Amino acid sequence: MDAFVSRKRPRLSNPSEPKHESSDSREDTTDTKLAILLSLFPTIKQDELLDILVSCEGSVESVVRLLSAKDSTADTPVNKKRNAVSSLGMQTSLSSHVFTTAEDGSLEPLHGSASRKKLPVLRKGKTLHLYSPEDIATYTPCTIIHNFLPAQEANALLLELIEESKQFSRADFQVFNRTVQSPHTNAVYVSTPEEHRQQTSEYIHGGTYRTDVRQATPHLRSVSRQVQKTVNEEINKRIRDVYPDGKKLQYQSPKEWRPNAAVVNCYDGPTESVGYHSDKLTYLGPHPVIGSLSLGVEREFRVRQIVPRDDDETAEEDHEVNKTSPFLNSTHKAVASAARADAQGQISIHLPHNSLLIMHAEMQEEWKHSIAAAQTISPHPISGNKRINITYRWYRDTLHPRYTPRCKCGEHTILRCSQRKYMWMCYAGYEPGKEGCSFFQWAKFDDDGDPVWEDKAIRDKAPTLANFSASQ
Ligand SMILES: O=C(O)CCC(=O)C(=O)O
Ligand SMILES: [Fe+2]
Repeated sequence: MDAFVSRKRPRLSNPSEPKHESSDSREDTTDTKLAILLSLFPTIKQDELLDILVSCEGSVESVVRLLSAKDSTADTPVNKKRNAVSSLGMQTSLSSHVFTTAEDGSLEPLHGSASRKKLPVLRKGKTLHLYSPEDIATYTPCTIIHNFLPAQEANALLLELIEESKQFSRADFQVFNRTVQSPHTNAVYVSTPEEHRQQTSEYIHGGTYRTDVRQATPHLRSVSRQVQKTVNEEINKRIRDVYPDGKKLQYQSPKEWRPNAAVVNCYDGPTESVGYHSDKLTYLGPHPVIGSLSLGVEREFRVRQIVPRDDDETAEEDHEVNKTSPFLNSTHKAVASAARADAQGQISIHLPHNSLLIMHAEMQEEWKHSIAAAQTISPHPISGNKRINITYRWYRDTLHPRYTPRCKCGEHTILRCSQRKYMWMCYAGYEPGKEGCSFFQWAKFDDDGDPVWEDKAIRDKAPTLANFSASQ
């Protein structure tokens, strides 16, 4: 590649990035990026492309967008190629630019939106791409921190989890009365034998006990401590800077956020994904905060707001294709949900290697999120086509399954949220091949989101869960 790039290439890393990453892999990455750009823009000089690449902080996609946005109307072969490539999910880095993807897949800059504090109106069929941490914090209930771990530590964790992911499995779920497998694999990690026992014989997920529970690796636990510290700092900033009167939300826990489980997802290749959903509230409680670390291949995390008129929206992990309710059948719900995503538009947050995304307290009840299938991906030097994601979660002691109500089938109920009201419902509609019962009970919480149980026998039971990162 040195014949290809004649002058010394500048480093493209973010200034805040730790510097102990291998310089060879950096150089190769720059060469590859230049090669891609030269093939796309053969009329632009190599040195000019390099300068633009540097000014875009190493993001090929940002360069493609910039150059395509400048002159994307002429129907030349080069522009056709540029426009085709501009809609692909390539590696990106920070940019203050905000772009939307139109229905035909082309990208348009959205002028002026970054300076306004109001969410720009998302038009039908459009995807609004946000790149800068400031834009993401302003327009979504998320905070992103790039280059979260020292580079060596992120790489070591990625290597370890790629090895672990060979044991991961796919969850089964139901679509139109057929059982299908989740479009990615995962496993749950806990830190003590007691937590392992509880996760495999007490907590219910998708109507059954988990079999894929694993012992947290030393790297996972050490990273958990760092995630815990940062997430708590970011929660406090969000409360101070964003929430009304600088106060935590009603039902949000005032306690320190202490993750005690980690779901590790593996997306092998561009087509692996997860559909629009909100994370299960049953054991996390109302307004949970989730810390989500991305490693390996960059993918798009898409979010959309749940509009108030959606009277069937819930905060359960109801993948769009897997939605069931006592009132609508799954076909109706999947069609309605897909139509809503299209009608409202969506926001895309790019999650590069070693980025920590914090889903704040308002996220699960008010928004849905997904990992979109990509048309193409940029392979990562360590993981190839794979992306690893770790979501650190805090299972609340007070919502241990020993307390939560049982339905008429005698099974554990799930906590759902609709129209800002919480309820306990039969879980069975989520389990392949099972009919649910009509069990329904309003869920009551105190201001801090701990359940208020009417039954004194339940109130008297003592919580026992340990802390994920504290227990070694
Ligand atoms: O892979 C991700 O970034 C998101 C995963 C997710 O939404 C989940 O595990 O619930
Ligand atoms: Fe999720």
